[in-house]
Amino acid sequence: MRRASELEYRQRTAKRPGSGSLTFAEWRSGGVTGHIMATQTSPTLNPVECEPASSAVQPNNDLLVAEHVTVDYTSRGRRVRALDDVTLRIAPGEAVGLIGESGSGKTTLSRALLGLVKPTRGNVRYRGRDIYSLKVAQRHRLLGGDTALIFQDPRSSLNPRLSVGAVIRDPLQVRHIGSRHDREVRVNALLHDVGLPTELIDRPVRELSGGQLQRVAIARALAVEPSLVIADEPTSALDVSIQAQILNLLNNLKRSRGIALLVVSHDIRAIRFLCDRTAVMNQGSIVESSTTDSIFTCPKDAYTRQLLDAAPRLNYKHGTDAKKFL
Ligand SMILES: Nc1ncnc2c1ncn2[C@@H]1O[C@H](COP(=O)(O)OP(=O)(O)OP(=O)(O)O)[C@@H](O)[C@H]1O
Repeated sequence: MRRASELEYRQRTAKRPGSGSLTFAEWRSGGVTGHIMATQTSPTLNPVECEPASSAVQPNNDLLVAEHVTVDYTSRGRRVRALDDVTLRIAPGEAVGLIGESGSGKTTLSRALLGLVKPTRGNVRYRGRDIYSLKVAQRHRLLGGDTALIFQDPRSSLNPRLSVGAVIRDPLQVRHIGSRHDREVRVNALLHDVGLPTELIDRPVRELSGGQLQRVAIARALAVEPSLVIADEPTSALDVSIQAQILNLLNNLKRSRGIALLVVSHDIRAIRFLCDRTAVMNQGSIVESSTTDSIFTCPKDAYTRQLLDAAPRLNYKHGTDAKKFL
């Protein structure tokens, strides 16, 4: 296996007729080569190609369902409505993107989905069970071993004094999963899966680069073999070159492990690359939810169009093998 430090990354710009300025990034790891393409021109919207609204994927075997969720915070005696009647479904193995401006309620929704913010109204069901009707310990048992969070900034979410091995091993130890030997085997396998050399196992996490740290955070999230991973801005704290590697890693893990993903991001390129469906949030509400292709090629809501117009003209293609899109 190639070492992470040997990852090859190339970025260049080129002109292609009719495509405006094209930038693409290429990286290689463990014999896998991937590309992400970014065009500087707007995608052309052709109304004839727009799918009818009913073609949006409507999963019927939901892993997680939030129904009519409203969340009010109280701030200095004032009520702040952070979520207003939000309904969202995530099927097993499905990748759902959540986009919206700052303050639109994305973080509140992800926290409500993970049992961390009790809705003022509405309910959240995980594997058919209403999580807020459970006792706290039951809720932790249901969600803790089956869901995981990846944060925006691994430097602030991981204890810098711990070794890489200890960080990844911790969720297994806390849940008494496997013997000591089993845990060591699992940690080594996880390092391999996220493209890190096993020699890093005793290294304190403070000595790692941002990209290596985010890989460690992903390995830690995968340790309990979750069915659902919520990734809150998983690439925004990273250099552009490293963003491409982490996006490809998440995409490969999604495919190989069948994990459902909820990706919360301002970066619509990441959403387009990773997600099967996308929900657009504005002022606490989901204003549009559809297949990612449909959202990006035929946005129906005026706010969605405004959001896409304001974003960098980068057109990351959705798919499993980014090479196909070059
Ligand atoms: N603990 C809190 N107390 C009071 N108001 C809050 C609290 N947390 C969030 N809010 C408010 O709720 C609304 C939604 O915030 P939230 O953090 O969910 O949005 P967001 O879309 O995740 O924003 P960002 O992209 O900046 O992280 C905002 O108006 C915010 O000010």
